[in-house]
Amino acid sequence: MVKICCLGAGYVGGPTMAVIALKCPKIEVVVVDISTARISAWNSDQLPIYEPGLDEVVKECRGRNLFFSTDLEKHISEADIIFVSVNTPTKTCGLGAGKAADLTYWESAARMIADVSKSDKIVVEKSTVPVKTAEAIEKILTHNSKGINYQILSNPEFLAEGTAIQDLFNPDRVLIGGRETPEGRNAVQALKQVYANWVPEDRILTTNLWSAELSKLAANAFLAQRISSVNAISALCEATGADVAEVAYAVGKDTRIGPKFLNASVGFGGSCFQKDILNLVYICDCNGLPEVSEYWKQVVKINDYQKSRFVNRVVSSMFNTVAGKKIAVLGFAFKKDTGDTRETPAIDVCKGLLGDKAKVSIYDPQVTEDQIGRDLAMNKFDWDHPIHLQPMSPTAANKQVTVTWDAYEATKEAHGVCILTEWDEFKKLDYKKIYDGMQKPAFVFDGRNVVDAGKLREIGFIVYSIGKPLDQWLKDMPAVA
Ligand SMILES: NC(=O)c1ccc[n+]([C@@H]2O[C@H](COP(=O)([O-])OP(=O)(O)OC[C@H]3O[C@@H](n4cnc5c(N)ncnc54)[C@H](O)[C@@H]3O)[C@@H](O)[C@H]2O)c1
Ligand SMILES: O=c1ccn([C@@H]2O[C@H](COP(=O)(O)OP(=O)(O)O[C@H]3O[C@H](CO)[C@@H](O)[C@H](O)[C@H]3O)[C@@H](O)[C@H]2O)c(=O)[nH]1
Repeated sequence: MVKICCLGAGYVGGPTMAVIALKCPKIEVVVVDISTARISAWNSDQLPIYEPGLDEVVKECRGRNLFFSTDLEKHISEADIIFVSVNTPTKTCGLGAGKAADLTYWESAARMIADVSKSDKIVVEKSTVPVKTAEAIEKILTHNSKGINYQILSNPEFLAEGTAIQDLFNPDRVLIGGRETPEGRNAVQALKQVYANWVPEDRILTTNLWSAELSKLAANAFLAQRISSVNAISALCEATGADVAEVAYAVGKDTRIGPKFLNASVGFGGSCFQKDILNLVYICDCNGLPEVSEYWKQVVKINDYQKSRFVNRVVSSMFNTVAGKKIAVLGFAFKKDTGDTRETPAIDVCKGLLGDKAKVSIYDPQVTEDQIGRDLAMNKFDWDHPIHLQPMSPTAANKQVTVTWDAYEATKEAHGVCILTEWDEFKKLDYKKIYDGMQKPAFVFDGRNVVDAGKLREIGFIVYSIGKPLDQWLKDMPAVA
């Protein structure tokens, strides 16, 4: 029986391996992690991550051919194929700080593989890594090889959170990069056979190692670039009276452009886009390509601009001050259907409002008070380290912030409501009830264009929707930083 071991039981390692186990009953899959708490959670009824459909898949396979363990040495040494799906955060100090990928966890995983392996291994890069990482990993493994043959493959993951299981069941493509040698080609075939259990052959692409590594960074850069493009246009829409939804629809109807990923928003978040673009920027710099680097940097700059533009709009429309005013924040996760808050725009928006001395009351159906407290206290990029290695943040006790489990409680006596995640339930709230409980004038700032602004205006709200024609009130109160 083929045995797979995956290092890293996170948002990628957990769901990816669960689906491999489900689709390949003849393969034994063991997911290992240095975090005991994470592994205990994977072995419990309360999985460490929320992802629609994940519970069912794990329940079906766990104990059959899917296992979660902290015994890294045993399972690495027994495995034929080792996936590495550990954190690759942005460096916070030293060379390349603020841009380059920190490969500490990757390197320690590779050293562990070199130390404990007794037989030939295929080592698969699942983490998103800088192009040419496979070469570095090869060096670590072969310098300690004890006669063992290692084949490194790049098999980047393209799943999106909130739809991870769907994406894994039915991927647009699976990408496998390997060395162009007979051994390299055999390794590519071995991994291809695993995916061929459920992915049609024409969707399994094989390339050289560097193309596979770079394709992952390029795909995320292209996706994020679309969002920054539509967000840049949203600012112009507000200035001119155009409606960004109409513009995006008209633009997306061009089959060369396509309709997806053109929703204007308060900004993109998530653990990947910013990190991977900064990583790309650094690689361009290192390769003497400042113009290319500058081009991609602009995608992140527009995203930061969009978040601060939103905060400025909130403050300016409330007579240029929110000091002492209660502002309700609906949604803290970086997108709907996930409890993940990594790089969520809500962090920057809340920090902006708190900077102007607002009292912020937050409701998100999936995010805990503890998590929000940590997010608002943490330094940039610290979130992307294994949880037990994150620097201890000051306690969440920020008197200006309250977290509730009820949207009506969060909005009670508030001056304004900011919608920062597109949870479906926000469309169905009783806005008349919310309006009646709020201070007047009552404002709604819709950072995701989820509410029916016309209906809310009929109730009496002053409404701001990203990229939509402005209420007279907002026109009279321009947001100037
Ligand atoms: N989250 C996503 O949607 C997504 C999608 C595609 C690719 N990626 C990439 O996949 C990688 C992992 O992302 P994630 O979201 O799963 O991160 P995560 O933080 O959820 O999980 C990483 C796990 O690796 C563990 N770990 C760290 N060092 C280890 C080691 N030496 N041995 C064993 N375990 C170790 C950590 O404890 C943690 O549980 C990153 O490179 C990320 O960029 C993420
Ligand atoms: O039209 C859009 C689409 C998305 N977003 C925002 O963009 C962010 C990222 O969304 P999404 O890409 O759906 O989620 P991720 O889980 O971050 O997935 C991205 O990052 C992963 C990690 O690398 C990749 O594997 C996926 O292919 C890629 O979509 C979120 O804040 C969304 O709200 C918008 O603002 N407008």
